[in-house]
Amino acid sequence: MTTLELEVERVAHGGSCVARHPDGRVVFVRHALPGERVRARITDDGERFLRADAVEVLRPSPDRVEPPCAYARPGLCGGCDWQHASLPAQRGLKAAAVREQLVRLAGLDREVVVEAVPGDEDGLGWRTRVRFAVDAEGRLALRKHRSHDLVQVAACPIAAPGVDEVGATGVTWPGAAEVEVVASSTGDRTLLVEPAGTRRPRVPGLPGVTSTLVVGDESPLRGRSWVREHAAGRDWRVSAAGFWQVHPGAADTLVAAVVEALRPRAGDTVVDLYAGAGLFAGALAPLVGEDGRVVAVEGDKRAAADARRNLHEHAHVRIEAGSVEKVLAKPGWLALERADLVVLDPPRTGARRPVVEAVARLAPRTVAYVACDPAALARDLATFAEAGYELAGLRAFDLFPMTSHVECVAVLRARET
Ligand SMILES: C[S@@+](CC[C@H](N)C(=O)[O-])C[C@H]1O[C@@H](n2cnc3c(N)ncnc32)[C@H](O)[C@@H]1O
Repeated sequence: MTTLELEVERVAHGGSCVARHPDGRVVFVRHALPGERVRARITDDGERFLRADAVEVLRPSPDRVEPPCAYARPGLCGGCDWQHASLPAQRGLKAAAVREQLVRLAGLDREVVVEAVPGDEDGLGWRTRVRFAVDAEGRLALRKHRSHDLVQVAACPIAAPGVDEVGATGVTWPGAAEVEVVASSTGDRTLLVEPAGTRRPRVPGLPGVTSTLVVGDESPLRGRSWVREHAAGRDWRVSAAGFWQVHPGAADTLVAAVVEALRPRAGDTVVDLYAGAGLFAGALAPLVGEDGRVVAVEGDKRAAADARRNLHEHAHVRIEAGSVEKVLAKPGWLALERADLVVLDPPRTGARRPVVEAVARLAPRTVAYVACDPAALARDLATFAEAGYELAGLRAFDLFPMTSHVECVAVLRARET
């Protein structure tokens, strides 16, 4: 085991801090904080850079705290990056990481503040969906950092109480490769079981579980194939395997930020790209009224069907099932070929140039870009700038406390010519 003493510098994108190897190469150090001196164990010795775990802290940062989870340590669970930092310090680290990406990839230097989700006091107990791997003995486990190796955890402190209540870690799962436990905001408790091979896994009956699905099966083993979530003052039907914001306060927080960013007016045409079960489209539809219209585009067939059901009472909402790239390239998809407002909430990879350019061609007065990867966001903001759209505001939210992840809502406005 090679260890060396390192002076830890700034935070890097992805939950590590940057230090310098005596030979000049960059070392990405986990379990450290900026300003610390640590003894670090090298975990990956590459040509251009190294990775390391801080195994002893020689000069601690004032932001350092005892991790609330016993498994958030070098060599154990890889799920959390910042348990050893106070919550305000975690938010400062995320803000610095977002700012760095904006400078590096979009040439935009601006102060970034990462806001807590209202009501989130300690950053624990928020994860409403937890995906466990299954070890050789059939027990549930979580993965180590950047590894397929597994670590047994009795309980995960960032998991929502409803996940623990199911008791899935207390039983074995023969024939399963993964088990996802979903604890919805309305009390649904759902298990999604991924088979390890061609044989059907043996699924234990657990008290309180409202539905169980084996991935790949046509119909659920028990209960229904969707969960009910509550947000923006109403209920939503969401396919159990479909996308829903993981933090229980996230959907309301993002809806409020998107509405504030877009300031919809009666009669507006709104486009919601990567719409999922229709959360933003549903919140915006009443605000533009029946003289307006909302077109939502979603690539996953089940999610698009959920959106149709969720929004069927709004005659002025249309759901387009298909990839955003293809729908936007289809002539006449949006009868007027222009929109007043666009919200887009792509997956981690971001929207990329063809989608950004197609959005700009719709000539919206405002765009709200919801992003879970600040690097992809910054790259796309640079493309928006080329297409005539300036960053008019940016809010960042701590939707994933204890991890390095952060959600941003960027507001773009057409540059005055
Ligand atoms: C981050 S989620 C956002 C969902 C929704 N806005 C919400 O907050 O509930 C991204 C969504 O984009 C969909 N998606 C991913 N890639 C897509 C693509 N290329 N075209 C259309 N939809 C896509 C996914 O199925 C997922 O529902």
